[in-house]
Amino acid sequence: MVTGTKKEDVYASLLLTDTYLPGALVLAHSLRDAGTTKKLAILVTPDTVSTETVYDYVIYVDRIRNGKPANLFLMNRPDLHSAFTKINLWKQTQFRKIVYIDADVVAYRAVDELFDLPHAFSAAPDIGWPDLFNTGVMALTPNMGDYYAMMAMAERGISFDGADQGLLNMHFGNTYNRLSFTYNVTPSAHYQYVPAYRHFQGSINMVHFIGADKPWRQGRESTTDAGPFDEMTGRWWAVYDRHYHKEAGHAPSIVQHFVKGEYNPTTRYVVPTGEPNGWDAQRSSPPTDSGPEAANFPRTHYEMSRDTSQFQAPDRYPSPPSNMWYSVPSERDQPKSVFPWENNAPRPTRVFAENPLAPVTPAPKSPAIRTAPSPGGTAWNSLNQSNAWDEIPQINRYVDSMQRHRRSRSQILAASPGRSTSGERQEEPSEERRGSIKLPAAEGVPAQDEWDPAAQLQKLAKQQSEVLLEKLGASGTGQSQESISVDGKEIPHRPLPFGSEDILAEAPELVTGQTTPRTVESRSPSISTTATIAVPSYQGPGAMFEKGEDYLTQDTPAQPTEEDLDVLQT
Ligand SMILES: O=c1ccn([C@@H]2O[C@H](COP(=O)(O)OP(=O)(O)O[C@H]3O[C@H](CO)[C@@H](O)[C@H](O)[C@H]3O)[C@@H](O)[C@H]2O)c(=O)[nH]1
Ligand SMILES: [Mn+2]
Repeated sequence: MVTGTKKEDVYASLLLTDTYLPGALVLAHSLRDAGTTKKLAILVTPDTVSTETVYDYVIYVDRIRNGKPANLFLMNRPDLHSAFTKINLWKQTQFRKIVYIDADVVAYRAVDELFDLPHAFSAAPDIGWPDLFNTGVMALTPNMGDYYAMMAMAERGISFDGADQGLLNMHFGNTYNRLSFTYNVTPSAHYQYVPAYRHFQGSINMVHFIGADKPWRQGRESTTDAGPFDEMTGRWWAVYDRHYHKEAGHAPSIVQHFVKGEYNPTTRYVVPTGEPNGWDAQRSSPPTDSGPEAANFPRTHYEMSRDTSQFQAPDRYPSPPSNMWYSVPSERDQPKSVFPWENNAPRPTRVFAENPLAPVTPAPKSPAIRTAPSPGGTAWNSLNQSNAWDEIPQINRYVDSMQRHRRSRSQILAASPGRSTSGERQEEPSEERRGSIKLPAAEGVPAQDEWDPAAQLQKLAKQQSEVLLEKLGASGTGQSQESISVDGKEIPHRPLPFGSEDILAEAPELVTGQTTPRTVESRSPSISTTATIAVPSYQGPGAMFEKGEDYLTQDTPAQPTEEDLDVLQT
């Protein structure tokens, strides 16, 4: 094919499957019939069977399959999984220039002038996105640079449509020479621009039947009404009929096989005379002299060997290949580390005790408070009598205002009606109440300034313990220092738990963050000495609770009752 130093020009097409054979043959004939002076080549993948010899060169190439065909489904053309095979064109450096034409193209005339283009790569606009070029017709100069670059893309599946058109447009970008649309007219059944077609139809060079519906798949009956699309499809059928019409007699059956409406098995067998339309399966049983069904299918016949001579072993068998070996990795070969922490692993810091019963070292007591030992030295006094909320300012303010309120009320009672002594405006009693306020001093009630609440509380506590002791003594059982008994049941004297005689209390974590250790004392110093009276616990916000302070306005939701659950579950 290469003569001397001068490289040849060639038209090339591609055949990936037999199903495109009618297209490839019609294309070749259309160029030949139009009088091309150039040779025709077809790239064929080895698994494609072609008995046709219309092409001058049949070049077997490797199929290039897209391993990532997801984008093909975007255009509903999964059948184009091997369209990357087109890249093999750039490897055909035995040719000077190639005018590549898809197998679904019919040439109206020979376009030999494309071989005279000075550009390395030319293509016509795509009708779906005219800034792109269509890869059905291309004039290209084979070279290994483009080939390797595009092969690298193909191996990675780089193509926005999953096929060659996406890949080639990504590779060449805008660096292509734009051909006239007349070299690659792509009609559709819904063609709209009839005026343009009418105006330019005389200059059409080639028509390309893009999409899944090819003329040979549709059958000639699909084109009935006149219009641009049918006219162009008609041109394809004209070439087909010129070379392969069944009545032409020389049609290879394989071509007809892939053309809808052309393949008719009954034509191969005797049709009874007098029945011009052949056997009608809807009206009569099969003719008695007809062949069996599927008799025209290719048959392969294998025969048993009839050789009766004994098997003779050859003198020597070929030695196994010497350049095939596998190096067993040595055991010391560690797999290469992948992650940084494989080499720079931090030392583990968490430690587990081997013996779970081992004594635990006491944690340092940070802001611990030693309870002030009371002079009496009883265990009770050593207990922490403060509350966690004693230092919360809101609570203290609440207590203060409560006391102030009480004080002012008693002042109203004591002083003359109207203004309080402090001059602050207080709750003014009504006229009726004013009368009732003037009460005589109650008998036995000490004056306000004589009243010492701490002393009174101590007295009360003493009374209470005396009552208890009396009650215990009345039961009559041996009352000793060790144990006492109530109602016949002995109450043993119980020492405080070991270690609690000298108990250390943790300072409460205060909201204010105050960590100053403080000795446990009640607010009133006089009470702290008695230590038998518990400081009343805080009861929550009351009437005097300050405005703006947060407190719960709703109860914590209770667990749903059984009944509630029944309702929720239905
Ligand atoms: O089963 C197949 C499929 C494709 N081909 C060959 O591959 C070419 C491209 O397939 P085709 O069906 O013609 O694709 P189009 O419908 O024309 O779709 C567009 O998109 C394709 C994928 O990008 C490009 O190859 C086309 O040039 C472009 O017109 C065909 O012409 C044939 O040469 C086969 O031989 N057998
Ligand atoms: Mn095509």
